[in-house]
Amino acid sequence: MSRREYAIIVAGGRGTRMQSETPKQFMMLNGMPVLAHTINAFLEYSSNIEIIVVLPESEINTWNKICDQLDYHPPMTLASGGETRFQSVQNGLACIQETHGLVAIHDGVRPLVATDIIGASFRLAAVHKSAVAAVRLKESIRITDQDTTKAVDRSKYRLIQTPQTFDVSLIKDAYRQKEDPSLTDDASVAEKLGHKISLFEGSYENIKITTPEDLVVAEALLAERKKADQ
Ligand SMILES: Nc1ccn([C@@H]2O[C@H](COP(=O)(O)OP(=O)(O)OP(=O)(O)O)[C@@H](O)[C@H]2O)c(=O)n1
Ligand SMILES: C[C@](O)(CO)[C@H](O)COP(=O)(O)O
Repeated sequence: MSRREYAIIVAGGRGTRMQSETPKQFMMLNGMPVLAHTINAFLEYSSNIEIIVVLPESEINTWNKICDQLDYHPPMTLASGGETRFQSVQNGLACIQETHGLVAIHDGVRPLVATDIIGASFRLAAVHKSAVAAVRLKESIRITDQDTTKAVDRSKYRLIQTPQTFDVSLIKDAYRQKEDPSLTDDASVAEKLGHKISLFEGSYENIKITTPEDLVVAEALLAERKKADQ
């Protein structure tokens, strides 16, 4: 029997580091809102996946208007976001009634996620109950305190991305714990309850749109993809 697959696309943030009036999840990237690229990546992966999109409550009307203007009506459930990413994920998880299946939690502002990364996350999570995309560091790193800095072995570290995919009951249970500022992603939430986290190779193209130059990079990467498709 095949397992149900869900995606929670969290787009409930304010985008303060982008310093734009338009929330970054709605900014246009190659003629389409950032968030639409992200949703389309999941639909391209599977037309059977159940998609839950979490938005700031105050932006739901705007998003509906954008969708009407673009005649963009993908199958999705909308949920209201919370003050923090943790609370937005909680609200997304509350839309899943079943306890069976797998759920990929993905940042709405990672629009360049490839379908093979999404597929790999579901395949690995089906075996290990968790699958978290990660990449190796390309630069040297140092640990710092107030007065000193010290080189550290970068081969021991990974940069963590989304999707972060889990067994539904495991992650629902993990998100019942008390929120804490150290829980910056879903892996840290599951780990705090004692679950082992499985990493898989993410992609340097799977960038998070955080500050203005990220949009420039995303446009360039999309242009390269278009050229490669021709
Ligand atoms: N209350 C929040 C905060 C963040 N997110 C989502 O979590 C993802 C990663 O967060 P980040 O890049 O930090 O987005 P923002 O919180 O919007 O940005 P900033 O920290 O610059 O304000 C984004 O897709 C964002 O919309 C969310 O759903 N709800
Ligand atoms: C979840 C995440 O994208 C993994 O890299 C990241 O932790 C979000 O962090 P942010 O500081 O809120 O952007």
